[in-house]
Amino acid sequence: MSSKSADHSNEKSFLAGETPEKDDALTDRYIENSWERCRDRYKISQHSDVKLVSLTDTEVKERREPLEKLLSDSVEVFDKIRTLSKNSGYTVLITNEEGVAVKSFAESRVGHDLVAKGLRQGTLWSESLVGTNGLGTCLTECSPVTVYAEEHYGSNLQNFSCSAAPLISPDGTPFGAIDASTFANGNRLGQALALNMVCETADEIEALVFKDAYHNQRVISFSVSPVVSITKALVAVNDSGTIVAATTPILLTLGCRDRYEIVGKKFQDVFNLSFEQLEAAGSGSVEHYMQVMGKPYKFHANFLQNNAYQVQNPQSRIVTAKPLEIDTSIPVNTPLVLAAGKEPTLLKQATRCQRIVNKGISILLQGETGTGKEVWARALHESSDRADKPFITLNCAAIPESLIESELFGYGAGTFTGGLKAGKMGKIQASDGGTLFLDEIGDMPLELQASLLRVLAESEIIPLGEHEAVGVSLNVICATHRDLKEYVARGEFREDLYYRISGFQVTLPSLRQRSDQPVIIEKVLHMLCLDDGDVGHVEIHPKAMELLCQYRWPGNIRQLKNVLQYALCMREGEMICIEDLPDEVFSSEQLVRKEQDIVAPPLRMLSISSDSGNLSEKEELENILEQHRWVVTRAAKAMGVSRSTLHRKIKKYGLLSEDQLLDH
Ligand SMILES: Nc1ncnc2c1ncn2[C@@H]1O[C@H](COP(=O)(O)OP(=O)(O)OP(=O)(O)O)[C@@H](O)[C@H]1O
Repeated sequence: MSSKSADHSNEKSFLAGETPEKDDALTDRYIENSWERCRDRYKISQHSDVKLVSLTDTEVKERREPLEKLLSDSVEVFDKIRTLSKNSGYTVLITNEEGVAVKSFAESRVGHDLVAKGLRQGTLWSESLVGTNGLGTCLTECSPVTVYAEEHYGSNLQNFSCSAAPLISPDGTPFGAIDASTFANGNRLGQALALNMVCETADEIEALVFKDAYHNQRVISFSVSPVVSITKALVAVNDSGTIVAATTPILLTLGCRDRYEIVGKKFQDVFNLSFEQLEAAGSGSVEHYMQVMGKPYKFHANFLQNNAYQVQNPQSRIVTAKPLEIDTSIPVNTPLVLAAGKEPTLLKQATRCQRIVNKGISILLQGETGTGKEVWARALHESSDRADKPFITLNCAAIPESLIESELFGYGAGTFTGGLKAGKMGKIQASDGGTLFLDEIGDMPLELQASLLRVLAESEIIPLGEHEAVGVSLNVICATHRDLKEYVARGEFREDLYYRISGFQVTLPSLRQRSDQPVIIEKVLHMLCLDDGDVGHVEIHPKAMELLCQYRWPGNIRQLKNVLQYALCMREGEMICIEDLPDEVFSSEQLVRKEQDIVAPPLRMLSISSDSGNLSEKEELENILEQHRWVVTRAAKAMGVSRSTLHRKIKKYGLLSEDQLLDH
């Protein structure tokens, strides 16, 4: 079985050629996560049919173009899966990173029936559009998945049984996916084989792309047998001995959950093996032991290529396989990585965005209000070749509909009574060469949508009241907190414009969904302190942090900023305590009920103890004071309240007279 279908518990078996068992729990988790996204994020209605969108031949061609070289170089790899699909009634689809099927093999009778049902070239399988499905969910999770029958979210997809694996580029991001689908027949066994088959193919393609990308560097291949010298378990090493990239099979074999556990480290340190040893083995391999997850593990290593570093060929031979120098030093503080924080989904998106930002692909940002769409748009602009040109924003929801047109297109002299005498340059023209950020694009009036579409197609505008067209070099990033697809379905947003502006979609997670909440909270606090000229270090008490992390944040990072600004004003020392927070964060309706925390503690009691059990506040207070030998400062710190609050509580319960306390 391929490495890609292996869970970490059986990953070592890859090199050993064993067949790891399928991890049902892992698959179930992917399906569960995906259903949750369909319900909460994409707002797809359950138990209803989803609309399959077919792109035109020209649109498919555009998407296939970057993969063309790879597709022709991989003919032999695809031939195997093609023959299999021919004989077994599967349709094989290959998509780009958006989930657009750019190639398909459907040569059996069943295959033809599947084509008729939409499993064909040109169909868009993005999870956000059609809900849980093999290709879309695999691309979202960046992991192989099988989606069987009723595990599909849309009712009309529940006849199918699909297995897909991501096609991984040397920087670890998927540039596409491969899928084998057929009609579900009540027996999942066949689908396990299909999963194995697509994973094998994906691994082979990954190795091919990898070797091409690092053709002018050292590539070391690992295997369990001295006779198998060419495998899919590869690492590339630069001339200073640093690992610059590794394929999925070797990462899984070593039990790495993150490629940067080895990428960026010295080859010798990771493998305890030197180039001299490898060179001495000539065309043979070096037998070697290393500890993998605490156990000695024997493998054979050999140079697949031993090319000293040369100047990189800027024309990567397989387009998608651009070797990324940033591999050696991630996390790099690029604007996008900074905007992503430590949120894994966003870090992934940062890498993807970085790859497409100069490719003329339009980017649509989605997310609730205050999630950082504008911050992300600016980061995109700053990461692009247009960084030194203007970044112009227009919020379509913030200005009256009647003014949007003149704001966008500008107007000539004397066009409007009350307008500027000399006329006014519109935002499109002002962004010439730079980036135009259209916020709340869902609020753009329908008639204007047609004009915008024209501008995007023709790259020229005619200011209102003028006759001459003005050429513009346009780069538009759009954002919305609305469900544009629903708008399209209701006829309130043009479908053609939707596809034009959403070549690549980034969904900014809400603050409550982010797994890096404490990092974002600290970061925003730090930025606010800097804005205030306060370079000292203000800390957040763990209990206050706990409460902030439990809050639902309907206004997301914008609201967080306001809350922290308030807390900074209220604090007494260098610590933000629970009582410095505004009342809104104590609202029980806004508490995120985490699974492990179904019964929320009485909020205000958090200021005393989060595990107060059945103790009364008075008893709890006494315990803490006792633990801290009645030193108010220390007890207050432990409780996350200020000294004065603690004094008030002591007084309230008549615990001790003030002079019995040690107030330091
Ligand atoms: N990653 C981040 N790090 C620090 N601050 C951030 C980050 N993302 C957003 N913010 C801050 O949160 C606030 C809201 O961000 P932004 O305006 O980008 O959100 P938005 O999604 O565009 O909101 P809206 O949909 O309401 O226009 C801003 O003050 C911004 O500085």
